Amino acid sequence: MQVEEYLNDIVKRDGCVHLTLIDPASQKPERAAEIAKAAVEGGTDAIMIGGSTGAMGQVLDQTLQLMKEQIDVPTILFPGDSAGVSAYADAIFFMSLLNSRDINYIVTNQAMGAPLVRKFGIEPIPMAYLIVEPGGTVGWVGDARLLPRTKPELAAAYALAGSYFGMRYVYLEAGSGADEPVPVEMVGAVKHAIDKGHLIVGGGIRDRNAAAACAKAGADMIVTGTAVEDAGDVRAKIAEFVSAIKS
Ligand SMILES: CC(C)=CCC/C(C)=C/CC/C(C)=C/CC/C(C)=C/COP(=O)(O)OP(=O)(O)O
Ligand SMILES: O=P(O)(O)OC[C@@H](O)CO
Ligand SMILES: [Mg+2]
Repeated sequence: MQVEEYLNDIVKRDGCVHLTLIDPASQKPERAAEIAKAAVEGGTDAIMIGGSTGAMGQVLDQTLQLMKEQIDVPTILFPGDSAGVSAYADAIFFMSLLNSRDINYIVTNQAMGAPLVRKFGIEPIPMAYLIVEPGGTVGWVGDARLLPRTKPELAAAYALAGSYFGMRYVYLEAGSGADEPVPVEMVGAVKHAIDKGHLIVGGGIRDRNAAAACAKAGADMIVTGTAVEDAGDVRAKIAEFVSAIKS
């Protein structure tokens, strides 16, 4: 429970955690390690590694190995399937895409990946993954029955079901590069529903205002990927998010 406790302690201390998502398919491992280092200097709390497209395997392992030389914050896998499991990460968001139509994303990929998680000694963090409109690439790949943006009560019902299954984290995802993040009404409704559970919000968070609005509405953790990938000055961009969400 080391990484989970680390994150939960930051929520208690600062009100909100910042997570930087790095897709190993988007750049060379050397560049990914540089981005991670700058992100940590900017104040990010942990690095998430994963993507919904592109081969993992060797590139994923190499990316993590180089990162570990540069940073001292936890690395957390954010896998698209069992190929997204690497021995070089500290933890894994062990997630089920609860609003998928495809059993592979609900439980089969997880069954194929579970023995590797045990073998490598990676810390699993049980998580309900919920995809909201517009959903982006991951919504399509995961064959999600996208949660309508105007129906916070549906998102809350799925989150509650996840918490009754024992999932301690819920991730509300609008899709990488979404025009708008998850609506604040939905963030609030889900946080209210899950009580002691922790809520992660990501997708389409580009600036301090969007990040602050999610945190204020009840997000315990904010994920940014695209905005960091696109930033000229990664350290400054992360510092912008961090100062917006931490009390
Ligand atoms: C726990 C294990 C072993 C597997 C979980 C398998 C599940 C539930 C996957 C969910 C759906 C999925 C394809 C997730 C991929 C990880 C992710 C969300 C990456 C970010 O996706 P985007 O950034 O939208 O897509 P790109 O990578 O194309 O940018
Ligand atoms: O790339 P962005 O839009 O920051 O989205 C991050 C994450 O929620 C995608 O899984
Ligand atoms: Mg991406």
